[in-house]
Amino acid sequence: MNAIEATGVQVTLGGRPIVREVDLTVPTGQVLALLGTNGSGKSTLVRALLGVVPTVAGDVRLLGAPLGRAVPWERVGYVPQRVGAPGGVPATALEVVVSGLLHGRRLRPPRDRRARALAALDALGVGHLQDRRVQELSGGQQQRVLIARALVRRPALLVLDEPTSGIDLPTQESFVTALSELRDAGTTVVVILHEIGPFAPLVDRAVVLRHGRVVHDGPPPPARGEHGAVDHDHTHPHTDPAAPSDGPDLTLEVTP
Ligand SMILES: Nc1ncnc2c1ncn2[C@@H]1O[C@H](COP(=O)(O)OP(=O)(O)OP(=O)(O)O)[C@@H](O)[C@H]1O
Repeated sequence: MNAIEATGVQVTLGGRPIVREVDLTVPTGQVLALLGTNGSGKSTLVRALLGVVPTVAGDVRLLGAPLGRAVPWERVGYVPQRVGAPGGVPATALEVVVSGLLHGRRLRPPRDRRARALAALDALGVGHLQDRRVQELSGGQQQRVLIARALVRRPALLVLDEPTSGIDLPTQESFVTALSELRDAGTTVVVILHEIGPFAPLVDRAVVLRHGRVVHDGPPPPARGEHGAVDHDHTHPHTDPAAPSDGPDLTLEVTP
C-alpha cells in the first residue's frame, strides 16, 4: 500500500498558483525528503496533502483513504514549521507530549502515557525539561517538544516541516536515530529539509520543488560539499534550443 497517493495537486493562494500539477506517490516505509529553495511551495504542498489548505484540483489519498474523515488521522503525525509556543494554557513539556496521544476516538490517554511521553522527550534530548513550561523554553527546545509530541503517537505516516531548523547538530543526530527506529518499525516519513545534512543515511528519495513543480524525483543529493550546501538548488538552468518558451529549461544535475 502507498502511504500517500497524490495526483494533479494544485493550490492557489492569494490568487497565485503555489503548487502546480504535483503527482506524488510515497510507498509505505519510504523516507522522502522534500527540498527546494525558500518559497518553492514545500510547506504548501504538505499542507495540501494533509488537508490543511484546500486544493483547487487534484486527488489525495492518505493511508489508503481519500482525504477527509475516512483518513485514520490518529496514525498521522505532523510537525508544522516552527511556530511559537502553544499559547494560552501554561502546559509543561510532558503535558504537551502526552496531548499527542489524544485523538477523537480516544478521549483518555493510555495508562503508560507518562512513560511513553518521557521516552519521546528523551529521544529528543529534552527529558530533563519534562516539568518546565513550554513557554519558558528556547525556540529549539520547543521545537523538540513538538517533535516528541508527533513521535509519541508512533504514527504510520509522519510529516515534518523543517524539523531541525535551529536545533544543534548533536540533537539533530539523536533525532535522526529516533526517526531511524520509527522507519525500522514501518513508519513512512516525509520531511521538508533545507539541507540533507545528518538525514543523508535515512533518506531514500528526494523530491525537489521549484515554483510549485517537481523538478527532481530520485536519489537524494549528497550531504556535503558544494552540491549539498544550504543554498544550493540542486538544479541548474541550462540553455536548450528546444526549450519551451514559457520558462527556463531545467536540466538536473544530481551527483550520486
Ligand atoms: N496563506 C498564503 N497566502 C498567500 N500566499 C502564500 C500563503 N502561504 C504561502 N504563500 C506563498 O506561497 C509560496 C510558497 O510558500 P511555502 O511556504 O509553501 O514555501 P516553502 O517552499 O515551504 O518555503 P520555505 O522554505 O521558506 O519554508 C510563497 O511565495 C509564499 O509567499
